[in-house]
Amino acid sequence: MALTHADELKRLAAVAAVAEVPEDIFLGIGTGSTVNFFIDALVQSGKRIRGAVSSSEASTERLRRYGIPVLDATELDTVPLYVDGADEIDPDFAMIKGGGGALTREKIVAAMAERFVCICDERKLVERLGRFPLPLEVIPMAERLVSRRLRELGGEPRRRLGFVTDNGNAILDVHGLVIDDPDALETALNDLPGVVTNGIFAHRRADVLLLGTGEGVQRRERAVTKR
Ligand SMILES: O=C[C@H](O)[C@H](O)[C@H](O)COP(=O)(O)O
Repeated sequence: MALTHADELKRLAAVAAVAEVPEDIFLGIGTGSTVNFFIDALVQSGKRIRGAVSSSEASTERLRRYGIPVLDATELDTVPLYVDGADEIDPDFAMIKGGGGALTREKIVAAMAERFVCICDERKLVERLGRFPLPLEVIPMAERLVSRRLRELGGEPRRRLGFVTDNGNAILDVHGLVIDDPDALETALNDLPGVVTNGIFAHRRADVLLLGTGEGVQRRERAVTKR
């Protein structure tokens, strides 16, 4: 199947990320189409890793198909590196993630990682987060309560129909939230009873951004260390 322009830029960023991976490590692996390109590129490169900690059943399946050992996150304290995509990333490397519904496990593996490399196509880089509807993983019995609280915060939550997360929960995609302070909103949303995870990644930001553009891959490092 022919790749779209956006796919081609995702693939460029994914291929560039292989150079960031030291040999013989346990590697944290994200989820999504950009990460799929990365897994394929890693295998094609012949670079050897000891194993992966995966953020979704989908990535686990792809890794195992290639014969890469997948460890449970409970088997390790940390991983040296986590590679994942994003739905949006701002100039300070705060992100919205969870378009594929894998946000909870992604946040866990990202938090275990000493270094987070984000791979994206250039459309994902935004001045301010929030055009992409913010995903929240919610325990089903809390859906109504959480929805009400989200409306009070100015958002318009929509249940992702026909979708159940790998953890057996629902996803609310929240439209219209103003995200002036990603750190504060991440904390506030975590505080709502029944919210398992929200898709703002501000407490644990990316450290390196590999951005696929029409002119090639831009590599950027986050200037200031935040949390
Ligand atoms: O839940 C999914 C993840 O957060 C993905 O990293 C994100 O949605 C980006 O996906 P893609 O690489 O397919 O654009």
